[in-house]
Amino acid sequence: MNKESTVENVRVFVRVRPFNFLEGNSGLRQVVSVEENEAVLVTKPNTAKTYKKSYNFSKVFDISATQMDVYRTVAVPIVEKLFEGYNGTIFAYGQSGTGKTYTMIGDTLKDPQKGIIPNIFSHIFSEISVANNDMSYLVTVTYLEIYNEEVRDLLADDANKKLAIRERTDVGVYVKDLLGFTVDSMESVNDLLNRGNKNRAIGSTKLNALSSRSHAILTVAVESKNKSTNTAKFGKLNLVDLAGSERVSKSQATGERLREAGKINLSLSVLGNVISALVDQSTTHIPYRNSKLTRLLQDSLGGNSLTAMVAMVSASELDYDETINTLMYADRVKQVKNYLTVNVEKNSVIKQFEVKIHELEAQLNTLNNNSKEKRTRSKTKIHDEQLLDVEYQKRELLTKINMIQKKILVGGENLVEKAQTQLFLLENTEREIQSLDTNQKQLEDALFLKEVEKDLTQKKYTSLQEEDKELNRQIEEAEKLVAMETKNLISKENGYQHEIGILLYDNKCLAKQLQLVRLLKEHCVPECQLSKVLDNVYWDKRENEWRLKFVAHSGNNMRKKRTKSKSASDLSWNINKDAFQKYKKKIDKNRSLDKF
Ligand SMILES: Nc1ncnc2c1ncn2[C@@H]1O[C@H](COP(=O)(O)OP(=O)(O)OP(=O)(O)O)[C@@H](O)[C@H]1O
Repeated sequence: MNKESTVENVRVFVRVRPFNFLEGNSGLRQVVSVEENEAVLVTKPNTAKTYKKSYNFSKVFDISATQMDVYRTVAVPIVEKLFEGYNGTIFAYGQSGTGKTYTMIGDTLKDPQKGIIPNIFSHIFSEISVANNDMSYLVTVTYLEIYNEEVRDLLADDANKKLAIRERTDVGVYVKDLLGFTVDSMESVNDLLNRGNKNRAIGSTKLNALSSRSHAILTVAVESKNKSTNTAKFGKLNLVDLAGSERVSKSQATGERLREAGKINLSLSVLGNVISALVDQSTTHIPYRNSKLTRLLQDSLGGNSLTAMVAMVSASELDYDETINTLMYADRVKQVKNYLTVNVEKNSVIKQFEVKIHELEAQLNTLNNNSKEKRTRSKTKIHDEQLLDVEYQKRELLTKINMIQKKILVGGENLVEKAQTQLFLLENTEREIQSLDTNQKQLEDALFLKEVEKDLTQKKYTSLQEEDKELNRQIEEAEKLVAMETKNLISKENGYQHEIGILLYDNKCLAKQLQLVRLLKEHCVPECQLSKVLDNVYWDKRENEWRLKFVAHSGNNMRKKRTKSKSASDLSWNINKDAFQKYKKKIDKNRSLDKF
């Protein structure tokens, strides 16, 4: 594989042939249906249980597909690549009588019935007619058949002559002595096609009254040269109408037909082996050499070629087994990979032709000069004869120059009948419109996606806004809650402070009472005097001490000493009677004042 190669799988298409007159009138059931243009569904006939098998392909053409539908999908992309310098192959495969020749050739004279091959030439000439006149082209055709494993030139005078296959490192595999014809018009193409088709081996069998008994390969080569850059490209397109596989029991072939059928089936099975080997990753040997067909199609399968296969099937229940075989075969071909590279033409034939034209023109100039000289001097008979000879040589040279020049097609030249060009230009416009439609569809899809995205963003935005609103609401609520809690807390704190105040007050009272108890204890107030003392004791707020009523301040020996802390000898006392009674009870109960 070349570094710059593009890997492309073989594109596989399926075409379902409509019922022919006999099939249509014999009450046969159709067992083949097409799903979504991409899958073939085959229903097994005569079984209690419905058994359906589905196969997927690049595209499936149902019975209503026209020749142009097939051409547009299968061939157009390949022909376009041909002009870019790529090789291509289109081959039709299938059971005998399923429409291979109809699809590849069709009726070369009736427009709607024209098959891929005549349409390809119209397409090529149309492309040239709209090309820049800086471009020159050379379109060459070869047409051969492989009949009973022998290669024959369908365009040669002796079409029965066996030709040999050769291989050269610079050109690859080729057929020795195969004639190549340049074409410059649909007329010249039709002449060649008719000549070749007439020479093709055809025989009648039960499956097809005009059954092709050979594989036919028509090769069209397009060389294009750019005058400004002086570079040339070369693309080669193989158009292969394979002989049909056949069950001898069905074709009822005998004698010559039987021998042909054997060879046809053998070469098709070699083709199958090549395909299997190409698909099987573990196989390194590809048996191309096992048949002439695979040898000649070496580049088309696993090589440098953009390849398409059209697998033909019959819709009839009678052909169920063959249809399944064809679809399985086609399914395997899908996996074959090709490696495409642009062919840059080193031995450009156009360039060689141009050199030849220059040489001939130089010879012509010399002859012209000579004849002028001779004319001025010539007065004799010999001279006249010489002049005639020169004129004859000049005419020969001119014919040669014209012949070569005619082969080279110049961009912008009208090579197809106007109607044909218009048809193809129309096709192109249709394709362009289709591609515009596709672009518009893509733009519309993209726009729709953007709208959806915008919508989503808006929704998201709205939901964000809502989320924001909700959060604000929650914050507000939380703030309210916090404010309420703070209020509660403050009121609780106030409550606590009130309680603390009460406690402090209680504590103060208790301290006072404790002081009184200590005083009573220190001064050993007897129990009988206790109520008397208690009746006359009071708390001096100013001095912050207990005092006895009616005791003079001066010399009052009960007055406490002024110390920082209250000492046990403080004798100024006042007392809350109830509180004291309460504590007295406790004193009594504990019998010890020390506990306080
Ligand atoms: N899509 C189609 N629409 C109308 N007629 C068709 C179609 N396909 C095939 N036919 C007709 O069916 C008949 C058999 O077709 P054809 O000769 O192309 O088959 P084949 O596959 O080439 O057979 P063989 O392998 O024996 O050469 C022909 O009369 C052809 O015109």
